[in-house]
Amino acid sequence: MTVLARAIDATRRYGDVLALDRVSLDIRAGELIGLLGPNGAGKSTLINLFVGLRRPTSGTMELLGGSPSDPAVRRSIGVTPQETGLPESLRVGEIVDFVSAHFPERYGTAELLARFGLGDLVKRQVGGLSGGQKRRLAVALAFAGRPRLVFLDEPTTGLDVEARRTLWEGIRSFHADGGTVVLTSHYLEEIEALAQRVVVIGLGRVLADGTVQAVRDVVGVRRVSFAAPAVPDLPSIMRSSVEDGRVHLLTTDSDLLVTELVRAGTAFADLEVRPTSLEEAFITITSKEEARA
Ligand SMILES: Nc1ncnc2c1ncn2[C@@H]1O[C@H](COP(=O)(O)OP(=O)(O)OP(=O)(O)O)[C@@H](O)[C@H]1O
Repeated sequence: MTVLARAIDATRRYGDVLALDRVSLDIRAGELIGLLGPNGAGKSTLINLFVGLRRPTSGTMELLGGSPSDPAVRRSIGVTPQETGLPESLRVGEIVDFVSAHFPERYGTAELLARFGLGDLVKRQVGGLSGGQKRRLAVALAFAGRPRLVFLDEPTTGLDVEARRTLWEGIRSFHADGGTVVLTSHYLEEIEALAQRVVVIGLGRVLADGTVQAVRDVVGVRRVSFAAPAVPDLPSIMRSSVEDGRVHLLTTDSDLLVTELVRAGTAFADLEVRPTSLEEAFITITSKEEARA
Protein backbone atom coordinates (compact mmCIF):
# COMPACT_ATOMS: atom_id res chain seq x y z
CA MET A 1 0.00 0.00 0.00
CA THR A 2 1.31 3.47 -0.82
CA VAL A 3 2.86 5.30 2.11
CA LEU A 4 1.58 8.91 2.12
CA ALA A 5 3.49 10.14 5.15
CA ARG A 6 6.30 8.74 7.20
CA ALA A 7 8.11 9.59 10.42
CA ILE A 8 11.55 8.03 10.69
CA ASP A 9 13.09 8.12 14.15
CA ALA A 10 11.58 11.55 14.72
CA THR A 11 12.53 13.33 17.92
CA ARG A 12 11.30 16.78 18.93
CA ARG A 13 12.52 18.73 21.91
CA TYR A 14 11.21 22.05 23.24
CA GLY A 15 14.09 23.17 25.44
CA ASP A 16 14.31 20.53 28.16
CA VAL A 17 11.00 18.91 27.21
CA LEU A 18 11.27 15.77 25.11
CA ALA A 19 7.91 15.96 23.31
CA LEU A 20 8.60 13.15 20.82
CA ASP A 21 11.13 10.42 21.33
CA ARG A 22 12.33 8.54 18.23
CA VAL A 23 8.91 7.96 16.68
CA SER A 24 8.68 5.95 13.48
CA LEU A 25 5.28 5.70 11.82
CA ASP A 26 3.90 5.08 8.32
CA ILE A 27 0.57 6.50 7.18
CA ARG A 28 -0.72 4.50 4.24
CA ALA A 29 -3.21 5.56 1.57
CA GLY A 30 -6.82 4.89 2.56
CA GLU A 31 -6.20 4.55 6.29
CA LEU A 32 -8.27 6.25 8.99
CA ILE A 33 -5.89 6.46 11.92
CA GLY A 34 -6.67 7.58 15.45
CA LEU A 35 -3.83 8.99 17.54
CA LEU A 36 -4.78 8.41 21.14
CA GLY A 37 -3.04 9.60 24.25
CA PRO A 38 -3.32 11.70 27.39
CA ASN A 39 -2.56 15.43 27.62
CA GLY A 40 0.99 16.24 26.73
CA ALA A 41 1.65 12.84 25.14
CA GLY A 42 3.01 14.37 21.96
CA LYS A 43 0.06 13.97 19.57
CA SER A 44 -0.09 17.60 18.43
CA THR A 45 3.67 17.69 18.09
CA LEU A 46 3.57 14.65 15.81
CA ILE A 47 0.85 16.24 13.66
CA ASN A 48 2.78 19.52 13.53
CA LEU A 49 5.84 17.65 12.27
CA PHE A 50 3.81 15.80 9.63
CA VAL A 51 2.24 18.99 8.28
CA GLY A 52 5.45 21.03 8.36
CA LEU A 53 4.48 23.48 11.13
CA ARG A 54 7.49 22.27 13.13
CA ARG A 55 10.70 20.48 12.23
CA PRO A 56 12.04 17.45 14.07
CA THR A 57 15.07 18.04 16.29
CA SER A 58 16.44 14.84 14.79
CA GLY A 59 15.06 12.21 12.44
CA THR A 60 13.13 12.68 9.20
CA MET A 61 9.56 13.42 8.17
CA GLU A 62 8.28 12.58 4.69
CA LEU A 63 5.04 13.82 3.21
CA LEU A 64 3.59 12.65 -0.13
CA GLY A 65 7.02 11.66 -1.36
CA GLY A 66 8.55 15.02 -0.48
CA SER A 67 9.24 17.20 2.51
CA PRO A 68 6.54 18.66 4.79
CA SER A 69 8.31 22.02 4.53
CA ASP A 70 7.59 22.22 0.77
CA PRO A 71 4.43 24.31 0.16
CA ALA A 72 3.74 22.46 -3.11
CA VAL A 73 3.52 19.19 -1.17
CA ARG A 74 1.35 20.75 1.53
CA ARG A 75 -1.23 21.78 -1.07
CA SER A 76 -2.40 18.16 -1.17
CA ILE A 77 -3.10 17.92 2.54
CA GLY A 78 -5.74 19.41 4.82
CA VAL A 79 -5.26 20.35 8.47
CA THR A 80 -7.41 21.48 11.37
CA PRO A 81 -5.23 22.45 14.33
CA GLN A 82 -6.41 22.12 17.90
CA GLU A 83 -7.30 25.82 18.03
CA THR A 84 -8.38 27.96 15.11
CA GLY A 85 -9.47 31.56 14.73
CA LEU A 86 -11.88 32.50 11.97
CA PRO A 87 -12.62 36.08 10.87
CA GLU A 88 -15.87 36.93 12.66
CA SER A 89 -17.19 39.38 10.11
CA LEU A 90 -17.09 37.05 7.10
CA ARG A 91 -20.01 34.85 6.16
CA VAL A 92 -19.61 31.08 6.27
CA GLY A 93 -19.83 30.78 2.48
CA GLU A 94 -17.25 33.55 2.01
CA ILE A 95 -14.74 31.78 4.26
CA VAL A 96 -15.19 28.51 2.38
CA ASP A 97 -14.71 30.34 -0.96
CA PHE A 98 -11.65 32.16 0.38
CA VAL A 99 -9.96 28.97 1.64
CA SER A 100 -10.95 26.93 -1.44
CA ALA A 101 -9.44 29.57 -3.74
CA HIS A 102 -5.98 28.54 -2.53
CA PHE A 103 -6.32 25.06 -4.02
CA PRO A 104 -6.33 23.85 -7.63
CA GLU A 105 -9.08 21.33 -6.86
CA ARG A 106 -11.97 22.01 -4.54
CA TYR A 107 -15.44 21.01 -3.43
CA GLY A 108 -18.39 23.24 -4.24
CA THR A 109 -19.18 25.42 -1.21
CA ALA A 110 -22.68 23.97 -0.84
CA GLU A 111 -21.43 20.39 -1.11
CA LEU A 112 -18.69 20.91 1.48
CA LEU A 113 -21.02 22.61 3.96
CA ALA A 114 -23.69 19.94 3.46
CA ARG A 115 -21.17 17.19 4.23
CA PHE A 116 -20.58 18.72 7.64
CA GLY A 117 -24.17 19.60 8.43
CA LEU A 118 -23.61 23.33 7.87
CA GLY A 119 -25.71 23.73 4.71
CA ASP A 120 -28.21 26.10 6.33
CA LEU A 121 -25.52 28.46 7.57
CA VAL A 122 -23.94 29.56 4.30
CA LYS A 123 -25.08 33.18 4.71
CA ARG A 124 -24.49 33.42 8.47
CA GLN A 125 -21.70 35.64 9.76
CA VAL A 126 -19.06 33.59 11.54
CA GLY A 127 -19.35 35.81 14.62
CA GLY A 128 -22.95 34.62 14.96
CA LEU A 129 -22.12 30.91 14.99
CA SER A 130 -22.17 28.81 18.14
CA GLY A 131 -18.87 27.38 19.41
CA GLY A 132 -19.78 23.97 18.04
CA GLN A 133 -20.73 25.37 14.62
CA LYS A 134 -17.42 27.24 14.45
CA ARG A 135 -15.54 24.06 15.27
CA ARG A 136 -17.40 22.12 12.57
CA LEU A 137 -16.62 24.86 10.07
CA ALA A 138 -12.93 24.78 11.03
CA VAL A 139 -12.89 21.02 10.43
CA ALA A 140 -14.82 21.32 7.14
CA LEU A 141 -12.20 23.79 5.87
CA ALA A 142 -9.51 21.09 6.11
CA PHE A 143 -11.35 19.32 3.29
CA ALA A 144 -11.89 22.38 1.09
CA GLY A 145 -9.01 21.65 -1.31
CA ARG A 146 -9.97 18.00 -1.93
CA PRO A 147 -6.87 16.81 -0.06
CA ARG A 148 -5.43 13.31 -0.30
CA LEU A 149 -4.55 13.31 3.37
CA VAL A 150 -6.19 15.16 6.27
CA PHE A 151 -4.85 15.78 9.79
CA LEU A 152 -7.43 16.71 12.42
CA ASP A 153 -6.24 17.63 15.91
CA GLU A 154 -9.07 16.93 18.35
CA PRO A 155 -11.78 17.68 15.78
CA THR A 156 -14.74 17.22 18.10
CA THR A 157 -13.60 19.17 21.15
CA GLY A 158 -16.50 21.20 22.50
CA LEU A 159 -19.15 19.52 20.34
CA ASP A 160 -22.36 18.03 21.68
CA VAL A 161 -23.29 14.44 20.83
CA GLU A 162 -25.31 15.29 17.73
CA ALA A 163 -22.73 17.69 16.30
CA ARG A 164 -20.03 15.12 16.98
CA ARG A 165 -21.95 12.49 15.03
CA THR A 166 -22.51 14.85 12.10
CA LEU A 167 -18.80 15.53 12.02
CA TRP A 168 -18.01 11.83 12.14
CA GLU A 169 -20.29 11.36 9.12
CA GLY A 170 -18.37 14.03 7.19
CA ILE A 171 -15.05 12.36 8.04
CA ARG A 172 -16.40 8.91 7.18
CA SER A 173 -17.72 10.02 3.78
CA PHE A 174 -14.33 11.53 2.89
CA HIS A 175 -12.69 8.27 3.90
CA ALA A 176 -15.25 6.21 1.95
CA ASP A 177 -14.33 8.23 -1.16
CA GLY A 178 -10.71 7.07 -0.76
CA GLY A 179 -9.35 9.84 1.48
CA THR A 180 -6.80 9.22 4.22
CA VAL A 181 -7.34 10.68 7.70
CA VAL A 182 -5.23 11.04 10.82
CA LEU A 183 -7.05 12.41 13.85
CA THR A 184 -6.21 12.83 17.50
CA SER A 185 -8.58 12.27 20.36
CA HIS A 186 -8.73 11.72 24.09
CA TYR A 187 -11.88 9.69 23.63
CA LEU A 188 -11.63 5.96 23.12
CA GLU A 189 -15.28 6.03 22.04
CA GLU A 190 -14.49 8.44 19.21
CA ILE A 191 -11.55 6.38 18.03
CA GLU A 192 -13.68 3.23 18.15
CA ALA A 193 -16.40 4.88 16.10
CA LEU A 194 -14.08 6.11 13.38
CA ALA A 195 -10.68 4.56 13.21
CA GLN A 196 -9.53 1.19 11.96
CA ARG A 197 -6.00 1.69 13.18
CA VAL A 198 -5.12 3.18 16.53
CA VAL A 199 -1.75 4.54 17.47
CA VAL A 200 -1.35 5.07 21.21
CA ILE A 201 1.11 7.81 22.13
CA GLY A 202 2.47 8.32 25.62
CA LEU A 203 5.57 10.13 26.87
CA GLY A 204 6.42 11.01 23.28
CA ARG A 205 6.58 7.38 22.21
CA VAL A 206 4.38 4.96 20.29
CA LEU A 207 3.12 2.60 22.99
CA ALA A 208 0.77 0.58 20.81
CA ASP A 209 -0.16 0.48 17.13
CA GLY A 210 -2.83 -1.83 15.87
CA THR A 211 -6.53 -2.49 15.42
CA VAL A 212 -9.08 -0.95 17.77
CA GLN A 213 -9.55 -4.33 19.46
CA ALA A 214 -5.83 -4.82 20.02
CA VAL A 215 -5.50 -1.39 21.58
CA ARG A 216 -8.61 -1.79 23.70
CA ASP A 217 -6.84 -4.76 25.25
CA VAL A 218 -3.86 -2.52 25.98
CA VAL A 219 -6.01 0.06 27.75
CA GLY A 220 -8.38 -2.49 29.26
CA VAL A 221 -7.48 -1.55 32.81
CA ARG A 222 -10.18 -1.59 35.52
CA ARG A 223 -10.43 0.11 38.86
CA VAL A 224 -11.54 -1.99 41.81
CA SER A 225 -12.27 0.03 44.93
CA PHE A 226 -13.68 -0.74 48.37
CA ALA A 227 -13.57 0.40 51.98
CA ALA A 228 -10.85 -1.41 53.90
CA PRO A 229 -8.30 -0.63 56.60
CA ALA A 230 -5.22 -1.58 54.53
CA VAL A 231 -4.08 -2.22 50.97
CA PRO A 232 -3.81 -5.96 50.28
CA ASP A 233 -0.80 -7.36 48.49
CA LEU A 234 -2.07 -9.48 45.59
CA PRO A 235 -0.46 -10.54 42.30
CA SER A 236 -3.07 -9.02 39.96
CA ILE A 237 -2.74 -5.47 41.37
CA MET A 238 -0.96 -3.13 38.99
CA ARG A 239 -1.14 -0.07 41.19
CA SER A 240 -2.80 0.89 44.45
CA SER A 241 -3.75 4.00 46.39
CA VAL A 242 -5.82 4.91 49.44
CA GLU A 243 -8.15 7.90 49.59
CA ASP A 244 -10.49 8.73 52.47
CA GLY A 245 -10.46 5.17 53.76
CA ARG A 246 -11.14 3.66 50.34
CA VAL A 247 -8.63 1.44 48.63
CA HIS A 248 -8.32 1.89 44.86
CA LEU A 249 -6.65 -0.85 42.84
CA LEU A 250 -5.87 -0.88 39.12
CA THR A 251 -5.85 -4.23 37.36
CA THR A 252 -6.23 -5.73 33.91
CA ASP A 253 -8.33 -8.59 35.32
CA SER A 254 -10.93 -7.42 37.83
CA ASP A 255 -12.56 -10.88 38.07
CA LEU A 256 -9.28 -12.43 39.13
CA LEU A 257 -8.54 -9.61 41.55
CA VAL A 258 -11.89 -9.97 43.31
CA THR A 259 -11.37 -13.76 43.52
CA GLU A 260 -7.93 -13.17 45.04
CA LEU A 261 -9.38 -10.70 47.55
CA VAL A 262 -11.93 -13.25 48.73
CA ARG A 263 -9.41 -16.12 48.84
CA ALA A 264 -7.00 -13.98 50.87
CA GLY A 265 -9.78 -13.31 53.37
CA THR A 266 -9.48 -9.54 52.90
CA ALA A 267 -12.07 -7.63 54.89
CA PHE A 268 -13.73 -5.25 52.44
CA ALA A 269 -17.02 -3.39 52.10
CA ASP A 270 -18.85 -1.45 49.41
CA LEU A 271 -17.01 -3.06 46.48
CA GLU A 272 -17.06 -1.18 43.18
CA VAL A 273 -15.59 -2.25 39.82
CA ARG A 274 -15.56 0.20 36.95
CA PRO A 275 -13.61 0.92 33.80
CA THR A 276 -10.80 3.34 34.40
CA SER A 277 -10.80 6.57 32.56
CA LEU A 278 -8.46 6.55 29.61
CA GLU A 279 -6.28 8.93 31.56
CA GLU A 280 -5.91 6.41 34.40
CA ALA A 281 -5.21 3.61 31.97
CA PHE A 282 -2.53 5.67 30.30
CA ILE A 283 -0.93 6.62 33.58
CA THR A 284 -0.65 2.93 34.32
CA ILE A 285 0.70 2.05 30.89
CA THR A 286 3.15 4.91 30.77
CA SER A 287 4.43 4.30 34.28
CA LYS A 288 5.05 0.67 33.30
CA GLU A 289 6.96 2.03 30.31
CA GLU A 290 8.98 4.35 32.55
CA ALA A 291 9.86 1.47 34.85
CA ARG A 292 11.02 -0.52 31.84
CA ALA A 293 13.11 2.35 30.40
N1 LIG B 1 5.83 25.24 21.90
C1 LIG B 1 6.14 24.50 22.95
N2 LIG B 1 7.05 24.90 23.85
C2 LIG B 1 7.39 24.15 24.90
N3 LIG B 1 6.86 22.94 25.16
C3 LIG B 1 5.93 22.48 24.31
C4 LIG B 1 5.52 23.22 23.16
N4 LIG B 1 4.59 22.51 22.50
C5 LIG B 1 4.42 21.36 23.21
N5 LIG B 1 5.22 21.35 24.29
C6 LIG B 1 5.34 20.26 25.28
O1 LIG B 1 5.56 19.04 24.58
C7 LIG B 1 4.83 17.98 25.17
C8 LIG B 1 3.89 17.36 24.13
O2 LIG B 1 2.88 18.30 23.83
P1 LIG B 1 1.77 18.03 22.73
O3 LIG B 1 0.98 19.31 22.60
O4 LIG B 1 2.39 17.50 21.51
O5 LIG B 1 0.90 16.90 23.41
P2 LIG B 1 -0.57 16.40 23.06
O6 LIG B 1 -0.53 14.91 23.14
O7 LIG B 1 -1.05 16.99 21.79
O8 LIG B 1 -1.38 16.97 24.29
P3 LIG B 1 -2.93 17.47 24.38
O9 LIG B 1 -3.75 16.22 24.33
O10 LIG B 1 -2.98 18.13 25.71
O11 LIG B 1 -3.18 18.39 23.24
C9 LIG B 1 4.13 18.58 26.37
O12 LIG B 1 4.95 18.35 27.49
C10 LIG B 1 4.05 20.05 26.05
O13 LIG B 1 4.02 20.85 27.20
